[in-house]
Amino acid sequence: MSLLLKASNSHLFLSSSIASMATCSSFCAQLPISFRPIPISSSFPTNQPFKPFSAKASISPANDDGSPITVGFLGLGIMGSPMALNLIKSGCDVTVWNRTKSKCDPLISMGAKYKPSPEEVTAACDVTFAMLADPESAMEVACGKHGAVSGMGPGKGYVDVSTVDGGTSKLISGHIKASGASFLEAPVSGSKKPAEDGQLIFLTAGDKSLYETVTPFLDIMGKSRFYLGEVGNGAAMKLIVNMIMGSMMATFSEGLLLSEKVGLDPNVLVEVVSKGAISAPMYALKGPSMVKSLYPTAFPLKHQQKDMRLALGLAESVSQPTPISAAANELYKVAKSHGLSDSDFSAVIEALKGKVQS
Ligand SMILES: NC(=O)C1=CN([C@@H]2O[C@H](COP(=O)(O)OP(=O)(O)OC[C@H]3O[C@@H](n4cnc5c(N)ncnc54)[C@H](OP(=O)(O)O)[C@@H]3O)[C@@H](O)[C@H]2O)C=CC1
Ligand SMILES: O=CCCC(=O)O
Repeated sequence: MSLLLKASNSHLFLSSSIASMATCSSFCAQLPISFRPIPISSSFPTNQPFKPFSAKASISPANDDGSPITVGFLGLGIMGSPMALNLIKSGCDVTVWNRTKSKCDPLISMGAKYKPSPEEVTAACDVTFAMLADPESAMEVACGKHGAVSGMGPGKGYVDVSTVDGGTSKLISGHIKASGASFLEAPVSGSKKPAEDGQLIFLTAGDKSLYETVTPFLDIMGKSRFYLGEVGNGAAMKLIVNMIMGSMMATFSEGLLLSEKVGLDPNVLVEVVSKGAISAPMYALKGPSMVKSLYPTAFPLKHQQKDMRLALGLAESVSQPTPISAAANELYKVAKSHGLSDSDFSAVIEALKGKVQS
């Protein structure tokens, strides 16, 4: 299953950004002229209304024989649904499965095919992406009864984009590769909105040839990608990023509450922070709703606590002290115990208040 990119007029979309064109251009510059995607013509009206779920590349990834690479997608939660939808909107041949079948319906109505088990998805598709909650569900869907492994075989690829620990990823990789198929871990940085906008960051590791094969799909769903070598490195990078993020959110929460207690307007604190060296998009994005005690879920708090727990396990495995993250993890555990698991992770601020709201 090597990759050919075919210019496809029927799948010609406006690119969402110059940056995504640049990514596509550098990849496609290596291709024979006849297979290069058609560049966006300057004759397109520049005031064309822009749709967030835009396909970014006018390409249709294909097998050696010219047939399209068929794509499976397992797990249609907050992240999986918009990621799969972007593939569908780009003209990819997508087959979906989700434990709760009703979440497949909107994608089926957009043109996705459906199979009733992970096994049947992987049997039907050349490459299959999995976006599952945690290590347990990633293992279950890959290696359980009628799991993905049962439908895998030589020439196929499995790309696990869930956030799990390196040990789980290596276990899944071992089972997939024993079937003769290839494996790539590719957890993502970026939340619900970047998933909708095709702006995720992929942290990949595993079979390099599979990485190269799925590059066009990663570029539809994301804005950048890193290839980090052996399986486990992508998982470790993702956990470290989220460990930092979880600690940042915890101390930001302390700052918001402290500012209010000493008579300052926390909204002004958000603005001050946004102007200086510690500015981060996360603070500007989440701060105003945190001040109003609103936590619309983009990244569920239960997943942030899972990532803190897994990151602390990683640190433990190499005897790296992480006292700040360990303290932050305790706060997420308190927030969970107050029934905030399914709220956005910014609800961790509630764990610092005398009276918890849910
Ligand atoms: N939300 C975010 O901002 C981000 C999340 N992530 C990571 O991506 C992954 C998915 O996150 P997100 O989409 O937010 O999570 P959701 O909780 O919205 O979705 C979880 C998915 O896992 C499925 N699932 C859970 N348990 C099982 C099981 N035992 N068997 C089969 N399927 C199961 C759910 O199926 P069902 O619908 O049936 O419940 C659902 O499809 C997580 O690892 C998370 O840490 C990474 C980056 C950002
Ligand atoms: O794993 C979730 C990451 C959320 C984000 O990067 O904004």
